Amino acid sequence: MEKKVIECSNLNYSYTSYEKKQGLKGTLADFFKREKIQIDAIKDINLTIYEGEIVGLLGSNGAGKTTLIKLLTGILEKKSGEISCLGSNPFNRRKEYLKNIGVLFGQKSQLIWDLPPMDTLYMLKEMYNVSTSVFEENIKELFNILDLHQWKDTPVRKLSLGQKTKFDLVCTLFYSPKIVFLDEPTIGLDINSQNQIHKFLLEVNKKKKTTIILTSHYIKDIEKLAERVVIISKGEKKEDCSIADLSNKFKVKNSYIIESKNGELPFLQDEEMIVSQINDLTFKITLFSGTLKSINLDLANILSIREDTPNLEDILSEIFLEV
Ligand SMILES: Nc1ncnc2c1ncn2[C@@H]1O[C@H](COP(=O)(O)OP(=O)(O)OP(=O)(O)O)[C@@H](O)[C@H]1O
Repeated sequence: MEKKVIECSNLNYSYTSYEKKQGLKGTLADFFKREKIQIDAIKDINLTIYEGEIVGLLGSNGAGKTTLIKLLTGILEKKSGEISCLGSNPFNRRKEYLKNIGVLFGQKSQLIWDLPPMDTLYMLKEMYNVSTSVFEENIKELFNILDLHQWKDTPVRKLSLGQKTKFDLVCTLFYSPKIVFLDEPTIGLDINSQNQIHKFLLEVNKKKKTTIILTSHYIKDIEKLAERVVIISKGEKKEDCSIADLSNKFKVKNSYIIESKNGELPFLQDEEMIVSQINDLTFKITLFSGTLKSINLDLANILSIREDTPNLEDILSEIFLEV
């Protein structure tokens, strides 16, 4: 049976903020009396995540993704509901729990700016109480996969964004945590670095059964890494399924992409369908009812027919527009 590593039920979190009145008069009024407002960032979220899963946490800006990660990592304390990560409430910040999770906020580095990355790693080694032999073995392996050996003694301020991110990933993973939370892990990186990080995370996940929870605005991160997506909107969970199920759910029914040999589709012309030409040889047809009957491809001068499945980016923009 699959092991649950994260379980939340009816999880809620709200921030308290203050209303800001407009103009000079407003600022002066705020100075004497400020109106409190409550921002419900996480609303009644139920979520179960199993060991070894890679879950993409998606949502538009301000949806509540970072807040959820902060709750799961014990940075924030829930207002109500239940939350259990590796069997305990993360906010209790038990040593055992902290040693078993890794957190990376893509926009905030934990590397010490003026020192080489190795110095940060030695400091973390002591904090996480990792033996020298395990440390050396893991660092060697991670540096190999991410191609970092030559930069390990360069002061962090002289490293490129991609090099820093890779070292930050090493800091997050060298002590082999069971769960890794990655908030925008590839932000600002070029395609090669992104690909290298995808490969690296997949390898770590496969080899060590590390559970990975990631947020990203790069659809490629999600497509390459996540098997499952959890979509959050205005603090609520809207979808929770595999990418394949999401594609099926949002698939335009009875829609096909047809590649013709000569750029014609005479036999298919029918008032019961909409035909649009994508390029010289490719057409998209959508039937009003029924399904496409079997066709002799050769006779019909057709190279291929496939069901039209929208890509993840289209699906997500549709979902985000809806909510
Ligand atoms: N410290 C804070 N005080 C008050 N409100 C906050 C605070 N942090 C976040 N919020 C609000 O909580 C809501 C959720 O924010 P959160 O940062 O979790 O969203 P997000 O999905 O991570 O967004 P993004 O994709 O832009 O990073 C937003 O409305 C945000 O304005």
